[in-house]
Amino acid sequence: MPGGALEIDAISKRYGRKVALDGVTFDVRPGELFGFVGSNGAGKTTTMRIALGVLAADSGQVRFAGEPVTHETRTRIGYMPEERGLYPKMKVLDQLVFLAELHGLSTNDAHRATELWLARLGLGERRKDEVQKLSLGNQQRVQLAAALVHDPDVLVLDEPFSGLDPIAVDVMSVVLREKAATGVPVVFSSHQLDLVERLCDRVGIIRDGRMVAVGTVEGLTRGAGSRLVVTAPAARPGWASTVPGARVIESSGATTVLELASSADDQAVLAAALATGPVTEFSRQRRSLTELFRDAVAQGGFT
Ligand SMILES: Nc1ncnc2c1ncn2[C@@H]1O[C@H](COP(=O)(O)OP(=O)(O)OP(=O)(O)O)[C@@H](O)[C@H]1O
Repeated sequence: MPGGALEIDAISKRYGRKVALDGVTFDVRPGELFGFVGSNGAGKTTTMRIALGVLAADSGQVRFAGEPVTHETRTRIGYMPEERGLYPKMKVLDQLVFLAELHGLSTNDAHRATELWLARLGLGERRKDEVQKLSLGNQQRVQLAAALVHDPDVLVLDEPFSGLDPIAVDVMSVVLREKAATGVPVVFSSHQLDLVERLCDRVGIIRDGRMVAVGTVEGLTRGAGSRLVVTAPAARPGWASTVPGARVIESSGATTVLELASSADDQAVLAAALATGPVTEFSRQRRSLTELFRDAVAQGGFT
């Protein structure tokens, strides 16, 4: 079944009276790295557990390649749970072989795949160690290997980057990118927004159990007003106040950052700046995912 999209379609879930998810909808396309972000308790883990089928939704459907995810097809999903479900006393190698066999690989294939991932993730020397004796970062690498060892068609990872050192972050990033490049949809949750922005093709922002934004960071930014950075060394404070629709949001030395209403004309800003003397910088500033996230969480989304 490789090559399909993972579709989360109008999923709702309550825990008692608490509405954890309210009609969550998004898709992760083949070959795409999708970042799933939201505040603590927003509903990321609940969504991912439902996507995997370890938790039942009250309503809505999860599909892969157009088909509802069933008990059988669920073995084709590689999952990295937030609670890190390894057996602490089991040796790394035995653990991975066991998990691969559990997902239907023959003993030979399970050993082959395990050796491959141990080498790939720099865990070769640790193969005979008990999982509990590894550092947290290395345990996390084993978790990643566990999610990948059966060569899944979909990858769902709950905060795979948390607690990793920068080298391990790089290894994880490369592996996820490579996996996506083979046509697999990859979705992961994270609170490291700079990393999500750098790595992901698209992002989804969830707030209080509802999706408030889904798209590329660039696409989401476009709808959120634009900013200009202008450096005019001879300008006096207040030079931009006459331009309709422009608002100064930051001023430092000769540099001013302006927010433009959608009706505002950037050329009018340039003309006003040039009227003060030379202009040494005039550029659009892209808003970061962190800023988008703050807006989405504070206002319940942007349109
Ligand atoms: N087993 C449960 N019983 C009752 N409420 C739960 C249960 N699991 C989650 N919740 C509640 O559902 C909501 C969503 O939780 P979830 O763990 O999905 O959030 P999250 O986005 O993964 O958070 P975090 O970033 O902190 O991991 C929260 O309000 C949480 O308290």
